[in-house]
Amino acid sequence: MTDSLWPAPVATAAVDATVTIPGSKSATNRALVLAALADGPGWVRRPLRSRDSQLMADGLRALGVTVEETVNAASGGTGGGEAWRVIPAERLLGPARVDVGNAGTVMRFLPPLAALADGPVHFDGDPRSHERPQHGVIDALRVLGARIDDGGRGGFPLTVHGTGALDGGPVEVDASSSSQFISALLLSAARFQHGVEIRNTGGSVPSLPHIRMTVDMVRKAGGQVDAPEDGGEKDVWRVTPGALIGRDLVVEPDLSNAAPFFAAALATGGRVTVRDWPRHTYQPGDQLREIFTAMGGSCEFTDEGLEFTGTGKISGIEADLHDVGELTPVIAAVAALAGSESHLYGIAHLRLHETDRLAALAREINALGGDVTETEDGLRIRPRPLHGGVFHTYEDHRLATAAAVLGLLVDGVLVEDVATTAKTLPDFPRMWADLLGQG
Ligand SMILES: O=C(O)C1=C[C@@H](OP(=O)(O)O)[C@@H](O)[C@H](O)C1
Ligand SMILES: C=C(OP(=O)(O)O)C(=O)O
Repeated sequence: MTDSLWPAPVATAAVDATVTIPGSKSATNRALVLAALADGPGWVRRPLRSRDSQLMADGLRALGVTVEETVNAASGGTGGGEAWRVIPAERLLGPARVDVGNAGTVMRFLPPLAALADGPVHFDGDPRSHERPQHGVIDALRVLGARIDDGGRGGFPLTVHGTGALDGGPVEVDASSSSQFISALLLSAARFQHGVEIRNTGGSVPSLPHIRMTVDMVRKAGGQVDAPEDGGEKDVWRVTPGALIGRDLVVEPDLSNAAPFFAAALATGGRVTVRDWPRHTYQPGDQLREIFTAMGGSCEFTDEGLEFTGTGKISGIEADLHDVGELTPVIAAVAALAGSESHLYGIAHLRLHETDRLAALAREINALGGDVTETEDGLRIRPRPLHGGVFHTYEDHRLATAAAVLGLLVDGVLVEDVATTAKTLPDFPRMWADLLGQG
């Protein structure tokens, strides 16, 4: 964290811009894991290059995987442009040390690979990684045959004592605090001797679109997966053991990171097009089309991408964000600028994200004169005239982008540590200045 304060630029006119959003964090980090487990080399094209994806690439390298960063990969297949070439290790190997930072995908997706490695793999990360739930991965891997030393903490730091193979089989997981527990096991399970049968024994699993993205990507890599949405048993996922293939994959833009840009169209009565918006996707950010339309905008697909138009009048919203929790900070900022009250619910698990997002959003919006109350599983947001002040970001990229949205209409918003956006969107301050014509 730094003490620096970034004056969020005020919009002096309605925005009118076309933006290119870098690749999806979730897709990039899944693609890297699947490529590392494949039986031959693969390409990850237009990858996100950010702290979270760098941590994933470095973690895989520590286990012996080659991840080559190229800027002109036209020789390897379609796509061209930026790409990562991934060459799986003959055998994943310890001893190794992996820094998980504060990346949920690295924290949850890499320990199963470490269980397949030959030798001990030590994991640690940012102080927040010690607080985020990890039990769903540790307990499950133990049941599936792994030896893990976590000093009784139930989390990081921990060492996975890989033996080169994992039995796999049936396992019960309480995934009510994070969908990433399920995704983590699904991604590696084709390489477990008996595959896996995961049964969620907790309450409703959040972020289901992210699990669907995992299922889709494992299948495209040649894995056989049974999932509840295909008529399977509710809360049960199965993966058959087998080989995965190295693919040539183009990563979609990160639709959740499109949220602040569309929010700018809504708030200023302007127009923003996000290039290359996929017509079909498993990203939760696709639900912005519906959510921001309900808040007063309108959108349409164009030849370039998805165009969002606002009127400058924002309606409050009553929304269950259980499936799309990572959109909450920006939606909360838009709601604070609306003409009527909002209630966001179904998002108790956000208390376990980069920071306690419900507490942080309430505290920081209220510090600018807002009227936000936390409920057991969400936020009630009553719009009030806001004033400038410091907006603390708690090393949470989405708190920083939410603050930038408020700053469009509120003079004097000073965003603490805007560099924290590097977790998934390193170029955010420049992109934001360009959007506002203040670059
Ligand atoms: O698998 C993924 O890529 C993600 C799953 C979600 O996690 P939770 O289920 O913990 O909310 C989401 O919030 C996170 O940003 C990314
Ligand atoms: C919850 C998030 O990240 P993570 O992958 O660290 O869980 C997020 O990006 O909003």
